[in-house]
Amino acid sequence: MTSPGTIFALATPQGRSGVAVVRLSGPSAGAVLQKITDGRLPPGRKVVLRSVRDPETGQVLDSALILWFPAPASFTGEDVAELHLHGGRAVIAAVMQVLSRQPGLRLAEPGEFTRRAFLAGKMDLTSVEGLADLIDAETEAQRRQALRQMGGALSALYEGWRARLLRVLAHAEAIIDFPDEDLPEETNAHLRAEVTALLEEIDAHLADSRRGERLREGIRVAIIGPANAGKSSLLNWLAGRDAAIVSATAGTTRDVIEVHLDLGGYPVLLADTAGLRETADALEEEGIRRARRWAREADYRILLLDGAVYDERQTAEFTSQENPSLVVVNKSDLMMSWPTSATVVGEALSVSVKSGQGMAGFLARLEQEVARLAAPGEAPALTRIRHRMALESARESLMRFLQAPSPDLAAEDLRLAVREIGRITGRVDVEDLLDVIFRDFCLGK
Ligand SMILES: Nc1nc2c(c(=O)[nH]1)N(C=O)[C@@H](CNc1ccc(C(=O)N[C@@H](CCC(=O)O)C(=O)O)cc1)CN2
Ligand SMILES: Nc1nc2c(ncn2[C@@H]2O[C@H](COP(=O)(O)OP(=O)(O)OP(=O)(O)O)[C@@H](O)[C@H]2O)c(=O)[nH]1
Ligand SMILES: [Mg+2]
Repeated sequence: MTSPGTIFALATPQGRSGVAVVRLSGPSAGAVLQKITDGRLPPGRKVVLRSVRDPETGQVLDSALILWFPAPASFTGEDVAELHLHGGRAVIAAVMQVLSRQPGLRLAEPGEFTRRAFLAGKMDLTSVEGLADLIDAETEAQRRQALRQMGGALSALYEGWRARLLRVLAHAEAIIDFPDEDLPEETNAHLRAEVTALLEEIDAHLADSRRGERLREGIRVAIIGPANAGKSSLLNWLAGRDAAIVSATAGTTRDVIEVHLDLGGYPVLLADTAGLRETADALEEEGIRRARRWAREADYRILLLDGAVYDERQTAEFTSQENPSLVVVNKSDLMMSWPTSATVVGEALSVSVKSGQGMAGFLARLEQEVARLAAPGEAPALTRIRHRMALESARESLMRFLQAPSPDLAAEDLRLAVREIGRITGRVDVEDLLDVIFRDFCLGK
């Protein structure tokens, strides 16, 4: 997919801005830079102010800050030039026009600068993914996790495991190659003990309830409950805007309505759903099916009940069937008294979306629960299904190693495990993976 040559792209967003940055990377970057400025190559890694010209007409296009990074000390490892232009549309268009006319220069593919950094050995694949996540990070917790991964925290963990397995493999091969030599009696037992210890670490890493993935993707929270309970009102309150239609008519919401929230630094995908009730209306029934499906896959379910028509039997039914994470009884402003006997009510929160009663406590509780679901632990978290699948496959190979009927097969199982872990960081053949990983990058990155 990538071809060599010199690439260029606007690294800052399209459209008007104070400053716009255009980056060039590749063997012709220096020559082109000289050609569109005054012929001198600036000193490496020092900012200089220069006129940028159209070399054909000599016309000055902008007065810009120029940065020159000679290879290999650059982001991509190649010669890199940066033009920090005034961010007007016409300035950007004129400079991009001139660059696209230069022989040997072409517009970069999305992610191609980073891809070159990977191919030059500047970053491994987990750092590349961390960089992509950093650019996509919308909340504090996401930013921290991404920066940590970009800095090599996951890479260090996986490379550490791989190095330990390589040592085990070297010993296992020695046992095969020199069966008659006087190898220490307990070597085999040592290897098995090391693999067992590694398996425990991998298992602990995998058994993180998807915290890292949740933090990356957003924690899915569903609001479910009977019709007219105030579910849409609650979503609007949390979103701070009128995202969903509210009305006194039961059965108003049909489609699932999703909003993105930042709750205490954690990203939440909150869904308002159709009220659950018996209905003869086919459309409403489809809405209820969608509500149940979304809720089933959610990380957290808020069951919102209608305090104005509070019914213990119905409450017990909802609680047993919908698997709620939290029960909230709304419209406390209309309730004469808090229902007493039902057990579920003892643990439920009483609120009024309308009057605001109990809402601060509810929000604090929700923030706490969301943080519990996605807060990072001491160790770096697995953030992608790609890592999980490779580790599960490595884990299977290691389990087979422990049961292997012959030293040859045991060594082969180790080789497979080493390879799987190597694929996570990109240490071994990952050609097939690269297009997938770089596909979602933005242009100019
Ligand atoms: N103007 C500008 N700002 C930017 C970037 C950029 O490319 N240009 N970055 C782009 O993402 C990020 C910074 N990342 C960078 C990472 C490495 C190198 C670099 O020159 N690395 C050399 C030298 C290392 C050193 O001096 O310590 C190297 O790795 O050899 C540059 C930027 C964020 N800000
Ligand atoms: N008194 C009172 N009325 C409320 C409260 N919260 C919501 N309502 C009203 O209850 C009615 C239903 O609110 P919605 O938010 O549309 O309820 P819903 O659960 O989304 O209803 P469906 O989409 O039909 O299932 C509206 O008239 C709201 O104004 C509250 O705390 N107190
Ligand atoms: Mg509704």
